[in-house]
Amino acid sequence: MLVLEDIHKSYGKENKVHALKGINLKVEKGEIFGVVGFSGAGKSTLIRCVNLLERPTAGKVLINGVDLLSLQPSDLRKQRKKIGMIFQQYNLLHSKTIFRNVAMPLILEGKPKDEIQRKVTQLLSFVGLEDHMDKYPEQLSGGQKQRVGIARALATDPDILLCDEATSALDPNTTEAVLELLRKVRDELGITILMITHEMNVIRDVCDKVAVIERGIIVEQGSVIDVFTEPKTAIARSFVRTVLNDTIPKSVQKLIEKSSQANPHGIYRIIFKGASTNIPLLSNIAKQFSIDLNVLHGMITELQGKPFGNLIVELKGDADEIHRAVHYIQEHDAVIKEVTEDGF
Ligand SMILES: Nc1ncnc2c1ncn2[C@@H]1O[C@H](COP(=O)(O)OP(=O)(O)OP(=O)(O)O)[C@@H](O)[C@H]1O
Repeated sequence: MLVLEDIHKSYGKENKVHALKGINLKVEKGEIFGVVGFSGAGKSTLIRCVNLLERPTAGKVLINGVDLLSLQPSDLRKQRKKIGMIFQQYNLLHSKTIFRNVAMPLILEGKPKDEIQRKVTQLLSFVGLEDHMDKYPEQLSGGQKQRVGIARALATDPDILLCDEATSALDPNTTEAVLELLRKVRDELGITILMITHEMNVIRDVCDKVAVIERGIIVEQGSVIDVFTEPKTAIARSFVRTVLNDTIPKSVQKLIEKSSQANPHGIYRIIFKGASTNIPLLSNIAKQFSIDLNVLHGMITELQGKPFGNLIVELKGDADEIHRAVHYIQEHDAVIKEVTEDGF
């Protein structure tokens, strides 16, 4: 388990640039945890503080209960082997073959040749590059280079893998393939992954939990399903909107304004997630309660491989009946709330 406790980091003369202002995070074993934020929010600083590429100005970096900041250099070296890292620009050695790039951490550790041969062959097979081991980085595509980066990061059998904008230089198809490989790293090797990204689609596709960072502060965190379903801050909402565009079109907005003047409690946003996606909730409420139901707008997509729906509906009828229908929906693991003026 990785825990960051009240991490601060300042840069510059007299520590004027306060890049991290008290970060608290807990990443459970075997989970993929994403930190998302705009440029300059402090993401790179945060991930580099985990393996002490940047030394925090204050706070604790606890790995399985051991505070890295309290260790002597030799113990710190041992602990850092348990933390692998991959980078946006891959950071491969261009004059070395793929085999040697992956072997490098083992060569530096002084491992025997036959062990290196066995381990590197196994790692290249794990990332699907066994046929490319004699090539040089420039002969590979971006996605393949990142696979080499992942294989190299796995060479020391880490418990934790840090991913610094690992897919930001890749096209969407290649991104998906690399994210699939990271899922395999989690599922087959049980490795804990902490990733930073400015792309919410990466969070949606691969993360179990997410934290949103703004100006050096974590402003919101939770399970991906919860943050996508009910973002609490404006910045989380704007990130969610980059991948789940639930903005209500102007024509529907006008309809809503007109209708809510006539019937102030009639327009609702219903978000289907989890168990609610398996139940015909709308058809059930239309049958069970004396209300009319009109779907005004909506979209159904996928979140973590499960259906995820976001609908704007008008419920017409007696206020008590509407209240009971709303209650019925809430009881079935869906979120329902009246649409406010900003569309939420
Ligand atoms: N070595 C440094 N010296 C001085 N200031 C720095 C240094 N590294 C980062 N900063 C400052 O710290 C703040 C956070 O930067 P950081 O690179 O961590 O953000 P980021 O979210 O990773 O941004 P990006 O996505 O653009 O890389 C910024 O104000 C940046 O200018």
